[in-house]
Amino acid sequence: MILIVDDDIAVRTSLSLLLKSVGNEIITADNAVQAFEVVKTQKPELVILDLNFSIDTSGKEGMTLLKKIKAFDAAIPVVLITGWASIELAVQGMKLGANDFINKPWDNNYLIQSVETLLQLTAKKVSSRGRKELDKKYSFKQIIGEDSGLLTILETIGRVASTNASVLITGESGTGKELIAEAIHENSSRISKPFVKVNLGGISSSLFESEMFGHVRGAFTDARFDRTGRFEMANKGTIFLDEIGDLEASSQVKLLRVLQDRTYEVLGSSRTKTVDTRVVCATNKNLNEMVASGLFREDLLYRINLITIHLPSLRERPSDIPLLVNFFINNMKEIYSRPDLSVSASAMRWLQKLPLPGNIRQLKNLVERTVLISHNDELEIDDFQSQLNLPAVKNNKVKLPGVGTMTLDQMESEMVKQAMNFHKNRITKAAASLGITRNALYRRLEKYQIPFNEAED
Ligand SMILES: Nc1ncnc2c1ncn2[C@@H]1O[C@H](COP(=O)(O)OP(=O)(O)OP(=O)(O)O)[C@@H](O)[C@H]1O
Repeated sequence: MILIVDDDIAVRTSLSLLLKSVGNEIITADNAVQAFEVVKTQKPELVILDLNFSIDTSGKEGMTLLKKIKAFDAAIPVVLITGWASIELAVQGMKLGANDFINKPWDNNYLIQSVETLLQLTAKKVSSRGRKELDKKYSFKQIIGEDSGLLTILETIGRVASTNASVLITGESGTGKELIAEAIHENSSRISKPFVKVNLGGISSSLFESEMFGHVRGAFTDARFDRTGRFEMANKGTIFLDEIGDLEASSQVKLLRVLQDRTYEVLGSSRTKTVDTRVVCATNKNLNEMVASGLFREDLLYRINLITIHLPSLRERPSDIPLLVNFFINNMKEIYSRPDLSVSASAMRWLQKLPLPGNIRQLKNLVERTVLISHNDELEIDDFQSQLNLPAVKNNKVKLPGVGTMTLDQMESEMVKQAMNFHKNRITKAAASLGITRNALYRRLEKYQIPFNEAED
C-alpha cells in the first residue's frame, strides 16, 4: 500500500489514479497528523510526500513529517514531490533520508518507475539466492563469481534492470564496473537499443556540450560537419557515464540539467531535444567526500544515485579467484588452441594471496601474459611470478636535467610524448608505461596539446 500525502485534492486524485492503474493499493492523507497516523497504524510500503503540501510553502511542515516517518521506520521509502525550482529543498530532504524526489509537474512514467524501483528494492529479499538460480532468471554470462557480496549485487541489478532508475556503480579500478553496467542494460527492455559508453574523464569542459549533445555545422570554427551527440546515440537505450567523479564543475551543471529535464539543445541549434535514456554512472572516487569538499554537486549526486552499487575489491572476495582464473584459462584454451592448459593447485593458492591492487583487470592480464609466455601446459607459481610486475625498484642513477633548465610541466610533456611515440600512439599501453590511467593520459594529451587518435588504441 502506498500513502500519498498532499493537501491538494487534485494532486491526490491524479496520483491515486495513476498508481492504481499500475496495480497499487492507495491510501491518502491531506495533513501531517493524519499522514503520520497512517504510517503508524497501517505501515505503508512507500510514502509519496508533497513537500509543499501546506499553505506554508517553505516545505517546513513536510520536512518535519519526513523526519518523523524516518525516525519511526527508516526502511519505509519516501518519494518527495517538490515544486519547480526547489531543488535545494529536495536535496535537504534527501539528506534526511528521502529516497527520491520528483519535480512538479511530474512525468508519469518517471514517477511510476521510481515507485516501482523502490518497491522492488524493499520487497522481501529472497534469502541468498544461489548463483544457479540467478542465472536461470537473468543473464550474467560474462560475470564470474559466487561470493555472497557479489550475488547480492547481481540480485539487486536483476531486480532493478527492468526499471529506468539511475544506477551509480562505485568500486576500485578493475573491479568490473563496466561489466555490471552492461549487465543492467542486457537485462532491461532496452537490450535491443544502444548501450553508449562515455568516458567523462577524457572530455574537457570545452568539448562537453558538443560531445554529449552534438553540434550543427558551423556551430563553432572547427564544426565542419553536423555531429551526433552521445545522448542522441543512446536514445531509447542506456548511457554509461564512466569516471563521473572526474567531471569538471561547469560540465556537472550541464549534465544535471539534461538528467533533470530530459531535454537538451544541440550546439548551434535552438531546437530542444528530448531524450529517453537509462543513465548508469561509475566512478572509483568517493563522491560523498567530493560533495563534502565542494568538488561534486550534491544535487547531481542525488540525480544519479537512486540505486548505488558498490563492487568489492578482489581482496575482499579471494574465493572467486580460482573461478576467475579458470574462466580466463578456458577462454585462452580456445583462442590459442591449447586444450591442455591448466593451473597447478599451489599456483592457484599463491594467486589467491597476491595483493592485486588492479583487481580483476590485473588478474586477467597476469593470466593472459603468463599463458602467452609460458610453454608449460600446467602453469606453476614460477610462470606467474616471472610475469608479475614487481614494484619499480628505486633507481638512484636516473639522469635528471639540471635544476632550473626545465619545469615539471615540460618534463611531463616530454615523457608523455616519448611514451606515445614508443607505443605507437596506443593509449592503453602508453598510459600503463607511465603508471597512470587512460583518462589521466587523455587529460595530459589535451593539456600539452599532443595529437592523438583514439582509434589507434
Ligand atoms: N566478475 C567478472 N568476471 C569476469 N571478468 C571480469 C569480472 N569483473 C571484471 N572482469 C574483467 O576485468 C576487466 C576490468 O573490468 P571493468 O573494465 O568492468 O572494470 P572497471 O571497474 O570498469 O575498471 P575502471 O574503473 O578501471 O574503468 C575487464 O576485462 C572485465 O571483463
